[in-house]
Amino acid sequence: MTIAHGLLPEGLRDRLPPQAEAASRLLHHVIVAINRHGYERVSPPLAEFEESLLGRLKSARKQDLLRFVDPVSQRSLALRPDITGQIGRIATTRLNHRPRPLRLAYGGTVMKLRATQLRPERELMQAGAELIGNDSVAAVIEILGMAVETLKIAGVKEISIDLTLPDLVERLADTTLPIDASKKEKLFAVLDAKDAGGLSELDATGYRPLLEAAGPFDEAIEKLQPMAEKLGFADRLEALKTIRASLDPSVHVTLDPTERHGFEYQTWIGFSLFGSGILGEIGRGGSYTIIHQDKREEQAVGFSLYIDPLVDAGLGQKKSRKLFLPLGHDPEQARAFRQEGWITIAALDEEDDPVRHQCTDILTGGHIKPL
Ligand SMILES: N[C@@H](Cc1c[nH]c[nH+]1)C(=O)O
Repeated sequence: MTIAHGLLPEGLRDRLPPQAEAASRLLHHVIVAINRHGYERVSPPLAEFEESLLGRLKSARKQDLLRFVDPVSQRSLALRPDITGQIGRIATTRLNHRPRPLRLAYGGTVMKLRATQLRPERELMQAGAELIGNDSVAAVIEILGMAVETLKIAGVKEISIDLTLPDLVERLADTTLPIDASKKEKLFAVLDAKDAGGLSELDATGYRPLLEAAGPFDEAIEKLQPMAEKLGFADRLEALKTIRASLDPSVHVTLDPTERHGFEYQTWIGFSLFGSGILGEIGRGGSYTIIHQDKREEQAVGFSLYIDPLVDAGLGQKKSRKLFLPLGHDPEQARAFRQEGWITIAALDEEDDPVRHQCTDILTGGHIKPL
């Protein structure tokens, strides 16, 4: 079968002007903003041994990887679906000797095996920060505050955060709200589907207040408080309240205590980030556990921002003035203009004209003249 000229595999696309430029500008702004908080950049490779991509985080899943056999090493390699796991690997190997907390920043493309309904692309650009060696409330406040600050710098207006407690259901199922081991997976599925009826069938109506509480932050906390005190997770609600109070009051916060989708490795706290007028999530993060080679566990917290939805919303674009340089212009003078920030288009022949190149200005007699 021949492949139509220019066709790309499902979920892959070319970024064209002006979006390609906007994407690299946004990535740069995001990394610089993260850097200013003392997070040092690392750049892991696009592909690595399949087992090292899976090995460092709890619950990283093989079925989420785009894998292939490397003809050179004959080993199974995979394209990274997420950079956080690679940061975990770096933290436990090459940077294992560095004092904690370790603050690392990253940015690059990731490859998902499957697209989602909201995001049909499989190749996405991710940029983020990981704080390794600490998952305290103070660490979460630093990470979430940075995520909000960075999104504002990227031009996002009206930021919303959806907080979640990814391991709460599991913790309750193992302790104060016990459920038969054989029913556990079913319970997770029913809660993931927000199926209150399913809870009755499972004889697990004790979990219903968790579903009913989901919504705006203050109301959700109020609804959860009695249950939290009775079932021993009031400490979690206190932590959430402190985190909420640290956030810019203009940020809209909701709480969905059972949401686990997309939080496969996050532990006590997770969050999704949204921006008004932007389709889908623009970032996600939370606390998680990194496993060392000697099986020792280390706590961490971080966030990843997704650059593509920001680009699609028109962010990162900059209107530049474009200067047409006719034949015979002075190259030294042109270089000086570029240093000042001008974009120049040099004529290639007598017929070349500034309109064809959408120039805003022209150089005549050594002077810039607006068109
Ligand atoms: N990398 C995760 C988010 C995250 C970063 N650090 C912890 N969690 C994601 O994109 O879903």
